[in-house]
Amino acid sequence: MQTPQQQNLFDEPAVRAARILIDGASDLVFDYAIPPGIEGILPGCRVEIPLRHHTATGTVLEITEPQDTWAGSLKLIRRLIAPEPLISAPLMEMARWASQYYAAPIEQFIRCIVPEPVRQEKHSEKTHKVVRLLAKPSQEDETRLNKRAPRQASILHLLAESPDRTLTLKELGGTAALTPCRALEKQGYLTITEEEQHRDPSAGEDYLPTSALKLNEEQEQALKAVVADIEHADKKPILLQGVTGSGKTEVYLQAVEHTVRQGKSALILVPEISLTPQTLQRFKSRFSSLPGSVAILHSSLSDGERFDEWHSIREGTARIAIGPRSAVFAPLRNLGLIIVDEEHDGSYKQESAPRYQGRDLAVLRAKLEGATVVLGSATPSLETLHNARTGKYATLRLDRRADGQTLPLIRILDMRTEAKDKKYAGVLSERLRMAIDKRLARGEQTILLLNRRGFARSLQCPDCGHNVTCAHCALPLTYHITEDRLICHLCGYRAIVPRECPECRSSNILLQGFGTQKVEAILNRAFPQARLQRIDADISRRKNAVRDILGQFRARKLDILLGTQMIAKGLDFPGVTLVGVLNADLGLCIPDLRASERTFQLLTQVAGRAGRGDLDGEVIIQTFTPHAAAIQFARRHDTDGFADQELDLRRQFEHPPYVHLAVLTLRSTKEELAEYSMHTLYRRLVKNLPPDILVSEPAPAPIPKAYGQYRFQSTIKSHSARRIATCVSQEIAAMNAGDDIIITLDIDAYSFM
Ligand SMILES: Nc1ncnc2c1ncn2[C@@H]1O[C@H](COP(=O)(O)OP(=O)(O)OP(=O)(O)O)[C@@H](O)[C@H]1O
Ligand SMILES: [Zn+2]
Repeated sequence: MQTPQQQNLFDEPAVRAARILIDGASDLVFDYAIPPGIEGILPGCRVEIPLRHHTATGTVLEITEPQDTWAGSLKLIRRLIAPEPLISAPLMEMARWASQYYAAPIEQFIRCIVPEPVRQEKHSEKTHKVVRLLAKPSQEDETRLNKRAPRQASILHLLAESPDRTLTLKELGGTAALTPCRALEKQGYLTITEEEQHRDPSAGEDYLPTSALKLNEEQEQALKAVVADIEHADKKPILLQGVTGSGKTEVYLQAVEHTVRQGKSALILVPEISLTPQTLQRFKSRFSSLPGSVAILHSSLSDGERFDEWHSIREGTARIAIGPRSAVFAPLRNLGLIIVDEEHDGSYKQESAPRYQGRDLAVLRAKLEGATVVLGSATPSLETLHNARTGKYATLRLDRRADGQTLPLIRILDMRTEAKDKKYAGVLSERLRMAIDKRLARGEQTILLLNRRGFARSLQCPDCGHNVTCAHCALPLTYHITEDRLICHLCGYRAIVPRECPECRSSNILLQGFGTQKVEAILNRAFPQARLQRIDADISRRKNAVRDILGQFRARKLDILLGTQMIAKGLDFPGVTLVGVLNADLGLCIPDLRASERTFQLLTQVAGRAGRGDLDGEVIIQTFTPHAAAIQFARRHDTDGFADQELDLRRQFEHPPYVHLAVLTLRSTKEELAEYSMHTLYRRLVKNLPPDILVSEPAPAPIPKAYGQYRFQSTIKSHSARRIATCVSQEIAAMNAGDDIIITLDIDAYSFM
């Protein structure tokens, strides 16, 4: 039996249908008919639909042409939740594109665009309950409450301790606290009121407004070019290549100002926000005086804050959005400008599902929105440099520091020639020790970098600096204890572990590595009078720790800042006149085709922290491989020279940016199953993939077991990323692996671990 409505649909084939993505963990997509009563359904709209025996919610992916076969079988959409689509047409298009390019279900990208808290109606409540203490209990009452009603006593205590003696009900423990609060209200201790919510994540922070600086000649030219691109229909992505301290930020700020004054909106992407509090502060200070407020998209926002920020961006109350890679999905409308600050930074790559490169999506989004995009860096990625050199991107340059300072002098210190019997041997050279002493005596500041990114599993000779590398890929081989072999993680090449250095015959060849904690202890011994702080992954786990330490350093309450690559980013401290790199080689010894590029970027960036004030800066780089290209080009601040040489190598070895490279990883808690399945999949791929897609022989991942799962990998190369995505996903799907196997395909991979 057909319902009258379905009958109606049957009679009028012109009625349309919609393909709908159902909310929920799985990626269900179904077609539903649009009933005559519901008008104006567009892609991106949120709807209510019947699903089995209950009502579900979902997002319209597309409106489909009606077909005869549908008529009787389609269920009807129940309700349009809001008349306007939650997802704009360009964002919808971006989701579609990304889903194909990165071989990930479209729902994963839809979730990035409309995050969970935004889809939950409950966060739209604009009021909340506020509890205010009126009178403190007498000593007597307190004793009584403590005994009879300990919950009430503790609520009074919390209120008495809090600023303004006021807390929200949520802060007091949510609805569970309501009954004891009501009881206390009756006794006259407190009041409960319903108040408008202000969920401003920067509440309580103070920003001194700044005004635009007078640009120097180079900055002026760059700004002019960016503004011209904003105003012309014919656009091209722009690389803003400016040396450290050249004042790129000032160009961004004035370009954003121009955009906003034209009534458009602007998106600013920055590397991990918690590590770049200073950059954030500079944007906020300037924009506090602009029309159209700023939304900051931290990962640490509460659900309520996220809801509010999202809606204020979408409604246009906030016309400037700043955030990390995920902000590329921010629902800005009438977008005029996207800035990707430190575009080379690794944090733009999302390493969990959906895997994507935020910088690349920013370029795509700009194209779809007709917006200008500026990728800025002192050390652009080779991908971006390649695009600039082939004319796909326009290049603007700032070759001098903003107010005439010189770039710091960089000295390379060959650790092979350092005396081995010295007290701090292998960690602190005599020269660096003396340089630090000098800064301490003069009251100047020092930054020390320990690039511990590297693995202690590669082989390096301490006498000659030789790294054992793959014959086919020129990448360091990684030691695998289980097989007692050195393995190349790109091509699967295996080698026996040499007992002596193949280069100088030294038998000292060993696994390298020392960590920040050990170095901190050594430094404390070497400079007992120095005020020293360390920043690394362990420290940054504590809330606000990085911000606080950087604040102290800025206020010159610290003499030495020791840290991993976390401290190399965007810091502008005029008191720093010395930068020391403890072991420049650690980043070179990892099985990663970008090891050299990353080391060059890191050294150049951290060196650029020195001499930004009135005093000149000095940089000392300790290394066992003083002739490595990354180190030599960094010494001369020579980004172009490095790029020439490295791009040449990449071309020879057919590495990115000359090909697209994907990493295929198979994981399982059962080692044999993982290995066997990986080989089965590999054979399938070899047999079925078209000849332009190359697959490497599987090998255990450099981290062969993690979170209880064994991991096996192959790398896949092709000139078309889309072809990898399509063809390989087909084979993965056809393999029909069981639930105890997880297969991931990382297109344009950055991590080979
Ligand atoms: N036109 C200008 N006149 C004077 N000072 C300027 C000017 N432009 C920028 N500055 C100052 O120069 C310093 C360096 O600028 P900024 O931090 O923007 O450089 P950057 O190119 O972003 O550097 P990095 O890549 O190292 O982060 C800042 O203290 C900034 O205030
Ligand atoms: Zn190899």
